[in-house]
Amino acid sequence: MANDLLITNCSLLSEPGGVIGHRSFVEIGAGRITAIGPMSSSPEPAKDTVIDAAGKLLLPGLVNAHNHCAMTLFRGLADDLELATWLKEHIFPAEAAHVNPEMVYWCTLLAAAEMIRSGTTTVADGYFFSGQAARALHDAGMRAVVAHGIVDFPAPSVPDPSKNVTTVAAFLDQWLGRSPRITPAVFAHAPYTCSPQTLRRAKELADQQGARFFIHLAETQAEQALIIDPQGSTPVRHLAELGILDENCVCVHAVWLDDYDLDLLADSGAAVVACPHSNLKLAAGIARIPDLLGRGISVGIGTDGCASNNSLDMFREMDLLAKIMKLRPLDATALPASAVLRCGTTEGARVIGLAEVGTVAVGAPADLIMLDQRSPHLTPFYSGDLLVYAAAGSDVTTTIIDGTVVMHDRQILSIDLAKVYRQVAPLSEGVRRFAAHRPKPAVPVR
Ligand SMILES: CSC[C@H]1O[C@@H](n2cnc3c(O)ncnc32)[C@H](O)[C@@H]1O
Ligand SMILES: [Zn+2]
Repeated sequence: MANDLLITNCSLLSEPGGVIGHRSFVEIGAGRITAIGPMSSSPEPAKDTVIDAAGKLLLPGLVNAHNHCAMTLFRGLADDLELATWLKEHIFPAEAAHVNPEMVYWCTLLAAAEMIRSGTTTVADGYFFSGQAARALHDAGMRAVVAHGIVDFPAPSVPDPSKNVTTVAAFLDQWLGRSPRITPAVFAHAPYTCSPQTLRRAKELADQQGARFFIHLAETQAEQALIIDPQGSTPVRHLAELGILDENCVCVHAVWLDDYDLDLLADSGAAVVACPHSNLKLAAGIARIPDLLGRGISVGIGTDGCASNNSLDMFREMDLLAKIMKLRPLDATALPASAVLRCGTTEGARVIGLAEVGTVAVGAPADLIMLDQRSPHLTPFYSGDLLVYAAAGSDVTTTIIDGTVVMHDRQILSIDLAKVYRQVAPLSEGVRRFAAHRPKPAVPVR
């Protein structure tokens, strides 16, 4: 049988923390990995489908388990602010003025370009006008879980909040089964922007349709006070009491958890996405990732939107997560690099409901990246730990998704980037004018 693509002479890291196989081949057919082995047993290739990967390390594409892709338009718009000010005084007003279908399409494509260039092959997006986000990620050749946002106030795509859940139901109907790479899902923004009734309805919809349910949860200490609950419940207890916390529920952030919350999460089978850069930049806090993993809770890693990060480079995210977890316990073993690499690949994929993704194995989807090992900062290369502590998105030379080469020699093949820049330029001019004419919120002088 002719192979669609043959990668030869690569160094191969198939498992995080595993050994690196030198001079290996990977054969791909119909979007999946069909064979892996040493070069001595490499099949005869069809001539035009060979990538000679000598000097390259091949590993699974990274999984960004939480992003708001279209927020590329708002990168750098509101820095050095804590979450509530950032969101209410800057981001929500900017979104009300500038989020529209065209903006979501082009700014999501811009995010896709940044992700492909930094080795992310799968993303979980959560935003508005999600049909446009799904179209952009599909056009970019990415694999994605695209979750439509729900809030109980007029949102850019749903001016009448009483239609928030039905709008998402229509989005699910449109996208379920439409593209093999795009999986639609539901994103209830947070317990402080969605009433208990909305949360229940959104979760019911997700469960009925077999779609993943995402929610920002326990992000800041202040969130607890925002949830109207006479019992003084925590955000996690709030979801548990509503019957929402289960194996279909993905809690994004989950920073402020007490031990009982950890037990509830573990018993429920719910999953967590850690967003360390966003949590530090918005002064939200430091999540308890080793405690979550210790209780068997699945943890993925997300950049969050790049207005709160401000990068979509998952290598940077993994590096920070591994290091920041060592800080509070003053324990260098608190979260080893190999565990972080798992969270950025296989575990992240499992968290967002794509269990087959994130591994280099025969039969798995062919979502692969290659890094140039002939770089001073990656020499010598003793173990995969270097991917967490030394590698950067800019080391990625080739990105393959679903068996298709979407970037080679750092040239993106699936996106007309010049066109994206042309389309985004007037949108960003609008944001620049908007920011210039808004009264500046007072910044405390120290
Ligand atoms: C329905 S999700 C889209 C919605 O979420 C906002 N958002 C982005 N990052 C965060 C965050 O860290 N916490 C809470 N809300 C966030 C985004 O601006 C959209 O309005
Ligand atoms: Zn978010």
